[in-house]
Amino acid sequence: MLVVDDELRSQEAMRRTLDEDFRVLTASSAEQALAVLEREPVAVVLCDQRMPGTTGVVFLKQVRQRWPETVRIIVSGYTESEDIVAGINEAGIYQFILKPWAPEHLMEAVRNAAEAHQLQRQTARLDLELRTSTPVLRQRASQRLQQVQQVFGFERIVRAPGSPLDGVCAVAARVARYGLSVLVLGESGSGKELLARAIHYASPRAGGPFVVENCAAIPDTLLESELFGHKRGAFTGAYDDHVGLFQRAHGGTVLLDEIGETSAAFQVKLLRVLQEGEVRPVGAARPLPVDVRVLAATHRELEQRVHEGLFRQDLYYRLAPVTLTVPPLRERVADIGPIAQHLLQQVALELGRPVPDLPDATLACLLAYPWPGNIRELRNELARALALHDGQRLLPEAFSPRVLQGQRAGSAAAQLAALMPSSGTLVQRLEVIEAMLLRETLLRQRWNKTRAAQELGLSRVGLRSKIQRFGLEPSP
Ligand SMILES: Nc1ncnc2c1ncn2[C@@H]1O[C@H](COP(=O)(O)OP(=O)(O)OP(=O)(O)O)[C@@H](O)[C@H]1O
Repeated sequence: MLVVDDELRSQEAMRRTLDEDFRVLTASSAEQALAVLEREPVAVVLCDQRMPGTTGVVFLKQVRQRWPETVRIIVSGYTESEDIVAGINEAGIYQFILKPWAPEHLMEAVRNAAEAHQLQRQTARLDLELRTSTPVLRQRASQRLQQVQQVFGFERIVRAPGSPLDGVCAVAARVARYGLSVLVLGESGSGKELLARAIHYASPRAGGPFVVENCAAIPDTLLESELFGHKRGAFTGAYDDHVGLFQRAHGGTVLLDEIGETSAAFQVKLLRVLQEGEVRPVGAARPLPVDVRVLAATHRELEQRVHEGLFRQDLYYRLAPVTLTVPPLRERVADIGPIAQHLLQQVALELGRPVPDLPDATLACLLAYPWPGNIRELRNELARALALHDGQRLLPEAFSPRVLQGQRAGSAAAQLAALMPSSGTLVQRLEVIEAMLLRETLLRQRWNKTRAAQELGLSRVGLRSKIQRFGLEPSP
């Protein structure tokens, strides 16, 4: 990774964050950065938009011309849409990250960019080999394709034997070979993109590109230009013709992530593209035919949004001939062990550390936590634990308080189920359950009555009277 920023504090903050997983080089000016690029191979360059004497876009344009495979990211405190459009058009930037950034977001964006870089190189090599005419080379290319298919295939979706994901993967593998659209539902971080990628690589389109667009990340007009392209002069800042993602994915698959967040106006345009199999770049006189398979993903209940009038029903039916739901991690507790082992190996490799043991006590702690951020959260926790603690055994203390406290809450919830009253009238039994729920919430909120009342939808006075009625008090 190469971080380019003339503001040293900001440069250092990025370096420190990325240092956890990557080898990071730094530069304070465009000249210094070009000198680094001359001598070192760089997968991803992150640069500030405002730099003395130049701009991030101008610098990244040079990078694009000379090192087209290097993935380009702008990190900026300014959000002028012209800068963003210029960044996309002229410098082909992969992502805009806004300052101030959250470390986990920065890390994730860079991880994705690194993966995109690797894929780009593989695809470029494959393309070249497939275009060459000797049978030996073509055979080698097809073997390489098989390897890529294995790397990104359903085997990569780690799970325990008998996991609910088996069924999901089986259906996905069946529908992969047809050109059907597939809608993937599931909470954030649960593995929707991983599943979509596996569908692409198990499909006859595997030799073509797989591109992902996060529809929630950019404003509507830019989304249209990003997906369908635009003609020079179509709007302020459109200095050049821009080839949209749909065209770039010709022969392959587009994953529209966070489709539930798109506006009504954009939904109309997308529907037209899907119905007609052609895209009209913004400002273009004529549409262009495209051959892509569209997969969509969302953490929303999309059908519910259709009922609420927030998502077009006709588009929903187009996108969802097949719907697959990736269950949250807490509903497939048996997967936590194998996934944690797998991620631990990955993270250890990235950090250049030996893979530590995961003792039973630590595993029990991971099993008891509900993982609201799913596998992404699990990965971050493991990375953090590994980075902050040495030693051959990863002990429970290595995890953040959130996980450890959540774990107590988790076991309290399990106790709750075990203690369910089995006799008495309905009112009496409900009272016992109510008392247990109150106690569990208060414990988890460390007897902070304001927060507990808020969580339970009670007033503070209401909560206090219930505490009195049930004789609840903190244990010594
Ligand atoms: N079963 C799994 N085995 C191994 N790694 C997994 C698994 N599921 C998810 N991951 C990893 O967890 C991270 C999050 O997964 P992914 O990006 O596919 O989730 P998502 O549901 O698409 O998230 P979002 O809705 O936020 O886009 C990725 O690094 C992915 O490789």
